[in-house]
Amino acid sequence: NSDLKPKHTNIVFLKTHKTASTTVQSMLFRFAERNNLTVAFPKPACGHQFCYPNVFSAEFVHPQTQPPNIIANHMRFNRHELQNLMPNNTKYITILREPASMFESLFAYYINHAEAFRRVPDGFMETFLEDPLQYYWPKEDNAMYVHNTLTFDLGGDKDRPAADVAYAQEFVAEVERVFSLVMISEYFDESLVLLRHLLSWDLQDILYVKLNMRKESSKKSLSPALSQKIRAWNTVDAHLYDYFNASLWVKLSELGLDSVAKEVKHLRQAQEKLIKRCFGGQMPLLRSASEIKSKKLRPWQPSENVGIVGYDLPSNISLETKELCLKYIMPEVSYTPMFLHSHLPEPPPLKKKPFSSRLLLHSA
Ligand SMILES: Nc1ncnc2c1ncn2[C@@H]1O[C@H](COP(=O)(O)OS(=O)(=O)O)[C@@H](OP(=O)(O)O)[C@H]1O
Repeated sequence: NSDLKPKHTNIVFLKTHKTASTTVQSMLFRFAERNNLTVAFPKPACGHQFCYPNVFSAEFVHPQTQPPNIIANHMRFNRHELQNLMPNNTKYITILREPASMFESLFAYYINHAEAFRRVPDGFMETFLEDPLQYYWPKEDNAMYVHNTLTFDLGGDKDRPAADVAYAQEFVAEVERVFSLVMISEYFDESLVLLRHLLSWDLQDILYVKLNMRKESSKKSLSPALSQKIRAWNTVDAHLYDYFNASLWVKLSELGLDSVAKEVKHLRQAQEKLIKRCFGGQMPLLRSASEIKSKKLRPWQPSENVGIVGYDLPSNISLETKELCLKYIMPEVSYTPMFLHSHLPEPPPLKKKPFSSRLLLHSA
């Protein structure tokens, strides 16, 4: 905590899709647990996202998780509702990813869930990109995973025509007014340095283990021409990314690139130490879900064709180390319900009924 200011604890993290947001979310959950903070979780009817793709409403928040300090599950952003829900000094943070690699990840992940992708006869992203409008219907289920997903998550209009540059510029300006930090997943560690300074956090607070990765064989390399087609299809996202990538580097320069590089180096050293401690002295092997022994460490698999990899812990580490490390590698689908449960009151202990009343119940 370099400048000795108190750590900032009230945070909205807009968890965008396929941007390394699960890794950030895990970091926020661990910070909240260590500091006894309340995290707003979705009510059960919403699943682990806040009734996404509906626009966020405070009604989607589990009543036992209010008033919150932190909110970090997927949602479609709604500034007014969040401002009413969260404390006045809340900092707003989000993360963006380069649109071409993000779209490649979305296509692989949602190939069986988004109708637009399912309609592609040969299942190739290249075919989809030859004529996206042949397959895409803006109003159908899961259309938000197909077109300008970042813009949609941020509450914007995913279907604005590419020629409407004024809209993209206004939208960028609105995002900049609300968010104190827009992280960039290609510069994840540099973004964390900015986050640490913004929130007056320690190096320990920004430690992480990468989550929710696909196995190498599920990834496709993109030619420059294909990347260009993806950007042309997702123009508002491309506009957002270009603007906030540039603004990230302005912020990093203000901090001093040499001191940022030093902090990144320290972060990576601390991370290596953590990983060695958790995985018995060795760097961890990435495992497919079926190879992971512990059920709660298996990441969610969207389909057979795309492998999301995770980690297992060795059996020969101490209980204390195991408890620490579990929190770093637990996938969202396990961490969310476990943490939510810790916010809920203990159910009253079951009273043993006297023998006679049990008999009466039985005969009724
Ligand atoms: N630290 C860090 N830096 C850079 N990239 C990272 C990091 N952590 C995760 N990832 C990559 O982010 C992708 C998963 O994103 P999300 O966790 O946001 O996905 S989800 O929408 O919550 O399912 C997923 O991308 P793909 O592997 O291309 O699918 C992860 O590999």
